[in-house]
Amino acid sequence: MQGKLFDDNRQLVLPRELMDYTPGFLERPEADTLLTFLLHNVPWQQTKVKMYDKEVVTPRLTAWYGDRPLRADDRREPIPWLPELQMVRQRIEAFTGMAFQGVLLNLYRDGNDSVAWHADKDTVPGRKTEIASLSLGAERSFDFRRKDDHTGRYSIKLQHGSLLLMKGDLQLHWEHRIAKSNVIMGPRINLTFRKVIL
Ligand SMILES: O=C(O)CCC(=O)C(=O)O
Ligand SMILES: [Fe+2]
Repeated sequence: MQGKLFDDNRQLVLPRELMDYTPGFLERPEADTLLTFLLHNVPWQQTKVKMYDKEVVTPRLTAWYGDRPLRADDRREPIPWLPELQMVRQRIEAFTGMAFQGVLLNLYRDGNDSVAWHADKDTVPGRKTEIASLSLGAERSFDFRRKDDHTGRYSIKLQHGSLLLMKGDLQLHWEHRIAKSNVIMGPRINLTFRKVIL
């Protein structure tokens, strides 16, 4: 990464070539309505992933809506788009000028749900993956660090109704996570709009 991550007041400055954060992308009433709707109308599933030799269940619930499978190695059938998700997709496409073919939904039921350090893989090698990530519900910390240097770790809070656009070399050189939290909190839904290239 070029440039500094902190300004003179030690405030974190997001590297704009990697991340764009827009608080209040959805206004509060809209975000509230969408959160309630998705909590009750999405067929949430807890999937299994292979870790070393063991199968473990993911510590959150997910659902994949889209035109095609998420990745060649993901056997999950896409769920046909809901009008409510199409509407958000159009808003995000108009705002970012980018096209997305699917959305992976994550439900963090409480502070005990999480996603471990990872970079998002749904890309063709050499291409820059763009992911638009809309957050609803409980505010969680989004941590990120360089793949080759784990000494520096940075964190931003993802607010209800906010949009985080991940772009550039972020998935290539950085990884991110949502850590577990001891704070008592309600559910959070995160919508990651993705490009699906086959
Ligand atoms: O919940 C989030 O904000 C991040 C989710 C994520 O990293 C992913 O779905 O790949
Ligand atoms: Fe991710």
